[in-house]
Amino acid sequence: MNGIKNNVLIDLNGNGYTNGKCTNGTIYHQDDDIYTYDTLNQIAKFFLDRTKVRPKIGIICGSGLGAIAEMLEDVDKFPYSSIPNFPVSTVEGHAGQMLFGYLDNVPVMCMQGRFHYYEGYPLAKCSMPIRVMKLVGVTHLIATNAAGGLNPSYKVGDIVIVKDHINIMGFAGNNPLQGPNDTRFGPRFPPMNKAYDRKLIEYAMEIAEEMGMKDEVHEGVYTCLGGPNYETVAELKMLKILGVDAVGMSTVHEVITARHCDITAFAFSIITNKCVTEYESMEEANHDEVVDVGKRRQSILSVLVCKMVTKINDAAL
Ligand SMILES: O=P(O)(O)O[C@H]1O[C@H](CO)[C@@H](O)[C@H]1O
Ligand code: HPA
Repeated sequence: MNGIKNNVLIDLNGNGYTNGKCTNGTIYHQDDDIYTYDTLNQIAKFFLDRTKVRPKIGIICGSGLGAIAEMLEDVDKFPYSSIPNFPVSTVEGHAGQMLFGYLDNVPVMCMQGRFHYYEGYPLAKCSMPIRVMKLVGVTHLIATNAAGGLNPSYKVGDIVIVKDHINIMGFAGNNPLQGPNDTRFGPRFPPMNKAYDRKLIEYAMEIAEEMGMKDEVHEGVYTCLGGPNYETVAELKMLKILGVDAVGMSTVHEVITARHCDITAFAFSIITNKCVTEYESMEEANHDEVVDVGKRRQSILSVLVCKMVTKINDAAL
């Protein structure tokens, strides 16, 4: 069970949170949404004190893509509710735990579940785990997500390597870097024209070719909307004109936060549904289908992530 009951936020484990306090009485979360350098450092230290794994690569599992985390070996698991000052996952398909372990002998940390704006968290809070990754020692981010396919050539189940994004929420003045800038993370005005590392995109395309999946893998432009509703026909028509290929409700704020603190970013989407751009269509997007398609494709995506981790480790670290 999860959601909100009697004004209390309930996580996937049935724990309630009110006014920053877990109702089981043992775990306390800070009352405000400001994550100072010190608070983030304390969270990083919490992990480093409890695991021997020293990751250079951070992974985020998208909706229905939790199996990526299940490939880790020699794992230390931290449910989000056990981590001081950490938000909790409230969305189906996001288990809500941080894992430290090894993928093909490469040390990684992996979020099995991410935070979305529509859950009620400000963008800076949604992406604060990226800064924790940075303080733990991560240099490379692999973010995965489920997305609607707007590019008409995409099929359900295809993979889109994100080559760029359009920060639509940013157009409306909502950005994870809003507020006072702490230069220990990065500059006030970070560039974003090379947000997605070109070399990592090339690795992913090479891997897709080796795996005989070239026809199912594309390079595309992703956008994040606030959600939680899926888009209207008119909105999708507009996004198409803007050059968007895949539509979701995540990743952009994570990548902006990663680039701000100089983490190299790579992201891919699994197309879980085709965006409905005709009023006559009988199709309607729904989250069960999103999670189902994610689950059906997660084993192949897990192999892709594993191969990416090996390539990044061999080449860059
Ligand atoms: O981006 P992820 O977390 O994979 O999830 C996607 O799937 C959900 C909608 O079905 C939204 O949360 C959207 O962002
Ligand atoms: N729109 C927005 N987010 C999504 C979609 C979609 O069609 N599919 C999965 N996440």
